Amino acid sequence: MPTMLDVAGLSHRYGGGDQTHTVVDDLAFTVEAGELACIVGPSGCGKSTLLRCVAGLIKPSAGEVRLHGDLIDGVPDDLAVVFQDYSRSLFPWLSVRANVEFPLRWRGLSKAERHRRADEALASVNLPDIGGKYPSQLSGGMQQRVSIARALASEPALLLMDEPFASVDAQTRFELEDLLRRVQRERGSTVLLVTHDIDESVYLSDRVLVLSKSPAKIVADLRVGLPAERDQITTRESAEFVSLRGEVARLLHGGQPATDAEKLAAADLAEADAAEQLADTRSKETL
Ligand SMILES: Nc1ncnc2c1ncn2[C@@H]1O[C@H](COP(=O)(O)OP(=O)(O)OP(=O)(O)O)[C@@H](O)[C@H]1O
Repeated sequence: MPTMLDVAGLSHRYGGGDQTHTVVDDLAFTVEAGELACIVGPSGCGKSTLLRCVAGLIKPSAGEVRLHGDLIDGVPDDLAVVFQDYSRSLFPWLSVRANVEFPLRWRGLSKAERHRRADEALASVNLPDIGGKYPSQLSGGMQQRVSIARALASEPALLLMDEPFASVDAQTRFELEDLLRRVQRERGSTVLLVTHDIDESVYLSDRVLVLSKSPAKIVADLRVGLPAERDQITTRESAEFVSLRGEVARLLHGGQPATDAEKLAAADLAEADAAEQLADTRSKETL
């Protein structure tokens, strides 16, 4: 797969003089085309700052970001961002369809093409019939789906997501995670998603980049070998998921990456635990 995103030597400092505060420190990583990568890190470590540098919303103090080889200097046309706070990302005075079409206005597309793309994006997030409604008439989860549809409608080369499911209830969060995985696979999208939720990072992604406490550095780049078809119950119970989740948690608490022998031992333990739980559930069912 070709490289879609290339981040090299990226550092960012806020303030100046005595007040200088280094938030992101010499980060380097790539994301391949069609990959869904999650960045997970402790609260306040600099995740949003990193994402804003990648989006071209702020200029990094050092280093560079390239999108399909082009240096990012300002927000590129073929990049979309979904933020946590859906209530502030949608325009309340515009209908849902007009919100989704909004970024397409500067693309030189005909009105018919804008309509077609908006309807297709709304259908792909399971909201085919609400184009005429207004954001205030929708639940929080539906509003966030509209934000995702708006990002998809522009067919971005890279979709950035900053804690996109942090403001919805747990059940909606699971639904949105599954929706994101389905849409990402159907469209072959490249996604970089920031979260502080360890389970979410493992469940969603092909790769998890683990950041240290501030100033953020990459402490591990883990490949997630879970099957492409995932579901919220069996995947989260699987030995591999439990082992990866443990590995990310350990790294976030300052541990070193596990050796292969430690990973195997952890997977065996997790598998034994899962088998025990299953046997326990079955014995309760037969009582
Ligand atoms: N515009 C700014 N000016 C000065 N300091 C800032 C600015 N934005 C963020 N910071 C500081 O940079 C640090 C990292 O903030 P950032 O929002 O990037 O972290 P985060 O990992 O996304 O946090 P959280 O997990 O709480 O969302 C924090 O100490 C924050 O106070």
